[in-house]
Amino acid sequence: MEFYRDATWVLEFVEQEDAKGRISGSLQTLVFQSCKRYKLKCNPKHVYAVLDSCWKYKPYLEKVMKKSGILDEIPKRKGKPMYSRLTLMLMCHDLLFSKAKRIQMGKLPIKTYVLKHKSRLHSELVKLKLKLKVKNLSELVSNADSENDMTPVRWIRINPLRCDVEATKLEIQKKFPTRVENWSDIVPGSIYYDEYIPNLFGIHPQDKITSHNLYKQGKIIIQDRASCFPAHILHPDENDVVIDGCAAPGNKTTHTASYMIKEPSKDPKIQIYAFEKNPERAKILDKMIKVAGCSKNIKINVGDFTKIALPEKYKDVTGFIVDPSCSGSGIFGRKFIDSLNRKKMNKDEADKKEGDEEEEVPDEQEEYNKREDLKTRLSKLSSFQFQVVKHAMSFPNAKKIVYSTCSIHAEENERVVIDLMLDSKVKQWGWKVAPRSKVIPTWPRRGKVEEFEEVFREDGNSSKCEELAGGCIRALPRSDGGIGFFAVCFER
Ligand SMILES: C[S@@+](CC[C@H](N)C(=O)[O-])C[C@H]1O[C@@H](n2cnc3c(N)ncnc32)[C@H](O)[C@@H]1O
Repeated sequence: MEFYRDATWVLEFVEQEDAKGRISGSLQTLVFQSCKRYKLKCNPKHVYAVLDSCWKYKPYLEKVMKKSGILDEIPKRKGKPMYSRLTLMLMCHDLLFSKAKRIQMGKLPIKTYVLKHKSRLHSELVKLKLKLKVKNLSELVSNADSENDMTPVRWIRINPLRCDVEATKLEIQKKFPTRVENWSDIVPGSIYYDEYIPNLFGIHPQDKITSHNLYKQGKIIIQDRASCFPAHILHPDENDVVIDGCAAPGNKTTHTASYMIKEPSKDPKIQIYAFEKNPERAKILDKMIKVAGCSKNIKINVGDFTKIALPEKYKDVTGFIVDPSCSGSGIFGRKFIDSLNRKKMNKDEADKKEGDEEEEVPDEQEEYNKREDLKTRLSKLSSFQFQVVKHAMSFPNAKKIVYSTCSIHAEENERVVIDLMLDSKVKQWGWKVAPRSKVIPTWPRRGKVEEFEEVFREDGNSSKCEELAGGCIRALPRSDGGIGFFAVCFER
């Protein structure tokens, strides 16, 4: 029962976030967050596995449960239903959709209650499948939502701050002896040596690397390939001092450190100032830099970077990583949640349309509202992103700033670059977009020229638009081997 009780709390939390109309973060993050918040004893991975499946089947489970009458006959105590709707849903899920097709608990009244409805539930499921013309409901949920929503490659980088790179390469080679020439050829057990980022490797997502000693000892770090671009583009050395303006959980911070710190134990001077507004996330950042072996060279500041990082206090800072909060539209998991949000219908409406095969298609007004909501959200995000980069640009001795997002929306990417390039202060400070030749030139997918053309075409200078777009990097989710990403470098 403990498992169902814990999973019910988490499901309740996920529903609440969903009801707010926007779920920030992936389902996995949400589940792990709430397991922590409620101090649950059950294994979060187990809770996630069940919830991931239950959430996918939720629209169908709700229909089957409603038709079976299981929600109408719940016994009451002092006028209140004795069993929670969500606990019943989790149990119905296990009974109808889990591999074992059984409720994993001892003989308790709630189990007896669900089993009393077993044949009704089954027959309603059969009717629903007939109505939807599928043999199995997995045909409706698998490909479009979940499989497309997983990274095609797990990227791992060697952390030179914790190991001898060549020795670690040999160990990796031992574990993954079959090398493939292209990341798209990766199968379980094989490995791809990345051509853009040094000491970065792609393995199959099914290959469990987190139980390997190399991972446990911080010798290798899991980090998406595109997310490694900013530190590589900035490419600071031991003479630089860097600010990471929005640092937690710290992947880019520790990657940046790996370019700057030669011998961490012998040279404990502060080389990176990491800012993080969220105190909880700052704790994770602290843990990450310790695991990565660079905590002595990084000073964490908890607070708003645009307010507490005063340019006159950081006269020695030469470079910036600016990776602010964004819509996260390029991240897996979130896409899945977004697709559910799109499909989500308000219950009354669903009830009204009961029996209608097209009921999951939102009407035009709803679509319009969603588009307007997204526009407002993107506009807020992009003005915040603009402010953060502009603040970084005000530091007197900064020479290079790498701005990045894991968004696929031009509003948060090229258009932030355009707004900065048009800003009088930014012009006065002398900032320009660095050319393609300095920004991983061999990476084929660059910024969107049409975004720059909308603003700069009137200057009669189409090559300027090509140059600006060429200075930007884009990565598409999945088809470029990982998350959707954007990066640009400003220099002076
Ligand atoms: C996209 S995440 C950064 C990810 C990180 N760069 C990495 O690679 O691991 C953005 C972070 O910026 C933090 N943040 C948002 N606004 C901030 C601000 N004004 N000052 C400092 N940190 C901020 C958020 O709390 C969040 O942790």
